Amino acid sequence: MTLTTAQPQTQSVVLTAYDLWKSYGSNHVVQGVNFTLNSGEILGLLGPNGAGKTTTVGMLYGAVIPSRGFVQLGQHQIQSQGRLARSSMGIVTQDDNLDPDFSVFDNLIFFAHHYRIVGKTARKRAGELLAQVGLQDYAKHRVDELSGGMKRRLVLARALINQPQVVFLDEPTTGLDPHARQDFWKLVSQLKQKGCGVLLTTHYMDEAQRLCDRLILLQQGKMIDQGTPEELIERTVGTEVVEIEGISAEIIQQLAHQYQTWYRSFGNGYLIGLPADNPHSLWECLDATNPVSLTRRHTNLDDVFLHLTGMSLE
Ligand SMILES: Nc1ncnc2c1ncn2[C@@H]1O[C@H](COP(=O)(O)OP(=O)(O)OP(=O)(O)O)[C@@H](O)[C@H]1O
Repeated sequence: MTLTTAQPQTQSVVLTAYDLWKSYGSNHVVQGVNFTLNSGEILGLLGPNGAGKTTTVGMLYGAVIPSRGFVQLGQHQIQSQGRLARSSMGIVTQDDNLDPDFSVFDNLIFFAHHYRIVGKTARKRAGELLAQVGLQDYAKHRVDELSGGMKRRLVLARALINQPQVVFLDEPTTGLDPHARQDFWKLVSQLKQKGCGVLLTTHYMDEAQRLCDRLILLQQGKMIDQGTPEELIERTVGTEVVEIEGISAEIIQQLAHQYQTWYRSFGNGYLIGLPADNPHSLWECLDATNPVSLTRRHTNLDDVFLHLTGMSLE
């Protein structure tokens, strides 16, 4: 499976979001989102359920009208030049919305017509895309004969029919098994290699950590932090943490204060950061409290979210 889209180029800004807000009545579900997306970059919008990811992406591709702010895609503003802007984007939404009355191949042909890609050109491109996502043997099958993972790959192929510069992937692997998710991740990585700008929303931290060059963390519609996955982890939670159960609130608070580190409620116990300069000493103190369970491990993006918001991502 290998994908073809826009040709590789030196990195340049392909999408800019300027101060995006969305309110439903007095409910401000997106509040001042600003960022740029470069060609050949995978940018992740990460946040718990209801953080405003889908609403933000909807504003980026023109399905949701911002209450304030605007989006620039290449030379075009999405709100005033939507048709032109949409000709250089591809969209994978959360639901498959494939047409069950058409074959796999005809789903692509039908969609190509939206972009006035017809006849031999449409058939050639549809054939190539099916091969690229590994569905060439299913061209004549009905859509409802495909597995969940195959449908997702078909939706991705469909999103690429117009050779977009920017691809929006809104929680694209939700509900897929681990194998199907990995297949999908390979295709997303290939988009990046081909120079496409990819905007991905997810609440899977492994997906974000594995795929994204840069992340924006959203909570209640606000950007609470951004950076590469490594930067965010290093800056926020350090390298190692301990999961501990069976320790009193007073003792964990006292130890965190003594070692000048952070802690949060976690499951039935607590998560506490190990100081980089003296991890062993705190570990020994925790062990000496005779906890019910004690686990030392490397930090991850979920710890970042827990530290920043008190909430777990998954
Ligand atoms: N059309 C609408 N009318 C009113 N409220 C809405 C509308 N669309 C979204 N919301 C609200 O906006 C908030 C953000 O929703 P959104 O779907 O963008 O979050 P999300 O981060 O994508 O969540 P999930 O991970 O569950 O998909 C939610 O509280 C939701 O109820």
